[in-house]
Amino acid sequence: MKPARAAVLLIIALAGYFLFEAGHSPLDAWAHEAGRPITVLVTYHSGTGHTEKMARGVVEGAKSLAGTTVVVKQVELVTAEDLFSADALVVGSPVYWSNMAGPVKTFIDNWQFKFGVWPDLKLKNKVGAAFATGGQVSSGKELTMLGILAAMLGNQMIVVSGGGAFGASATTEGDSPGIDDKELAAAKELGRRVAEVTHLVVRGRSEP
Ligand SMILES: Cc1cc2nc3c(=O)[nH]c(=O)nc-3n(C[C@H](O)[C@H](O)[C@H](O)COP(=O)(O)O)c2cc1C
Repeated sequence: MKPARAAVLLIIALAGYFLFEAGHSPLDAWAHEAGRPITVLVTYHSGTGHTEKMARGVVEGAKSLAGTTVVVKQVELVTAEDLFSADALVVGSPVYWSNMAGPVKTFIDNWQFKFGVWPDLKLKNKVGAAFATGGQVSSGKELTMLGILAAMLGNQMIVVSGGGAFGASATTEGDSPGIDDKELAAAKELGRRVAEVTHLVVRGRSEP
């Protein structure tokens, strides 16, 4: 190759590298270089769309970290392949009578009935997190998230929070406009944190 041509190619390569770096945080670059990409499964029940909107925020937050693939599905549609190939699982529920909604509890019970996670602890060391929406203030969102997290802890998953002390949540009825910008930002924060911790776990596992 002629020296002039080599110099032009080098300049293009360096410009591309610096442009990439300018648009990403150090953590993005680290995640990008960290080896294999991670997969985050975001799954939820939503009767009237609020929890689904929060799920979209979680997806956006998780995807904001390089090297992250996201699968998003309603709880009824999750397959064994979705569950077991994911490095992280984020579960969202509306509050029904101060606790998680029936379809979400059925999904969690199906970890055993459909997917047979016990006694081999097939979800062990996957990262887990929760989000919830409820109509009223102080009417079950934290209990809903803690119920989901408790099931994850029982399966020796690595439980993380983000967007709030126990996960991301939103109040949707009364004077509320549904999911407001702050609540959506909390959902994004949760998704981003799940992706960050999952990259750390996957990288730690693959290093000698
Ligand atoms: C059967 C039922 C029970 C509910 N119970 C509660 C409750 O105990 N506390 C609360 O804050 N909201 C309660 N809600 C309101 C929902 O949690 C709220 O509207 C939620 O944002 C709905 O989410 P979705 O649009 O994803 O279905 C209840 C709704 C239904 C349908």
